[in-house]
Amino acid sequence: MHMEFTIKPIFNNSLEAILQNKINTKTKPIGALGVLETVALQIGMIQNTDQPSLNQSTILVFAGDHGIAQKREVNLYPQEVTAQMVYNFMNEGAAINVFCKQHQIALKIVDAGVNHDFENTSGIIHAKIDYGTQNYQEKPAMTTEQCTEAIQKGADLVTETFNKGCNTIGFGEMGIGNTSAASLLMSYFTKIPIAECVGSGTGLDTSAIKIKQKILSEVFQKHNPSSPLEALTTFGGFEIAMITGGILKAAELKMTVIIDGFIVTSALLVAHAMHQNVLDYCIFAHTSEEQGHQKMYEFLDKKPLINLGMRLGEGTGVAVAYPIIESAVAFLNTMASFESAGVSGND
Ligand SMILES: Cc1cc2ncn([C@H]3O[C@H](COP(=O)(O)O)[C@@H](O)[C@H]3O)c2cc1C
Ligand SMILES: O=C(O)c1cccnc1
Repeated sequence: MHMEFTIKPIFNNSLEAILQNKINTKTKPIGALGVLETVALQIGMIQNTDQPSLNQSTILVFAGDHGIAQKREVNLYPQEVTAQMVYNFMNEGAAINVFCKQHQIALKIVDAGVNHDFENTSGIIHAKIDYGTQNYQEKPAMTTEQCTEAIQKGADLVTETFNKGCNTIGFGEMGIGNTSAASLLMSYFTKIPIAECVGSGTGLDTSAIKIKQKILSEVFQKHNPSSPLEALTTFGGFEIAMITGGILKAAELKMTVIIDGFIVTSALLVAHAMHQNVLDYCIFAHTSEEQGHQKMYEFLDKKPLINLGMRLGEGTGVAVAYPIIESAVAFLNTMASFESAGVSGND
């Protein structure tokens, strides 16, 4: 059974007018803060206030392994790197640790389904569904029960974070082979041919990309999922399913959701197919270099904040773009108005 989320569209004409007026009367030409103005308005609308704040901003990084990655035909790095990177996260050595520390973002690491036992390891959230997914070259990646359990666990972890006072959340992932899962989901939801959804991931060269395209085209043809949940069950990873549930719950709780790169956006495509209103709660951090991410944005009709040519995942796009979102909230709350500063307007 697929769990239910109630996600309300954001619609409040009178608050929108108040926020727009507050933005327009700041000491600057109308519209001069560009996208910062859009972000400030959106966060005000999400939080239903003209004085929004970013509280206990958190990035949840979900790690999971992918059955197909064991064969190392679609991924450059071996599957063991997923578990090794989880230890690196816990030792605060990864890129996401550095950027979260820099911007004072809380970071939590979740074992969604890594092919390694972390049972006696502290500092990690244990939510393992299984030791990696099945290889979708042979059968669906998960059972329906595993997929709904993963969605539920992702949702529960967001609820826990919310209950501790967090109102702004980003998602990250670690899972060798997960650009393949993301490409399959992308093709399913956008209807863009699978070959156009496949890219280099961690750095495959042109001939290796051709092999990845061929393999994933065969996988795509083998299965015929008939619902968003079935597509996630068939192609997904446990980390992607948890992120899907996490995004849906965060929107239900009226949190601001910051979307990362290619893989997190593939989880959003699933969430969006289930509940279109989820987009009202999302801010898009960056454009990944992974070929296909740009086309995901075209499909969703959304524009990300930055493009630094990054292609890492882990939630690093969220962490790096975060100060821009802080600037948006800061100008809305603390910048002087024409009236308060005694500056002449254009009337
Ligand atoms: C050392 C290392 C650190 C990473 N951190 C994120 N990823 C990223 O690369 C993986 C997806 O690419 P593919 O589908 O080509 O395997 C994911 O784990 C993603 O988070 C990493 C990859 C590596 C090798
Ligand atoms: O954009 C991403 O999330 C991404 C791209 C390449 C490899 N890993 C992650």
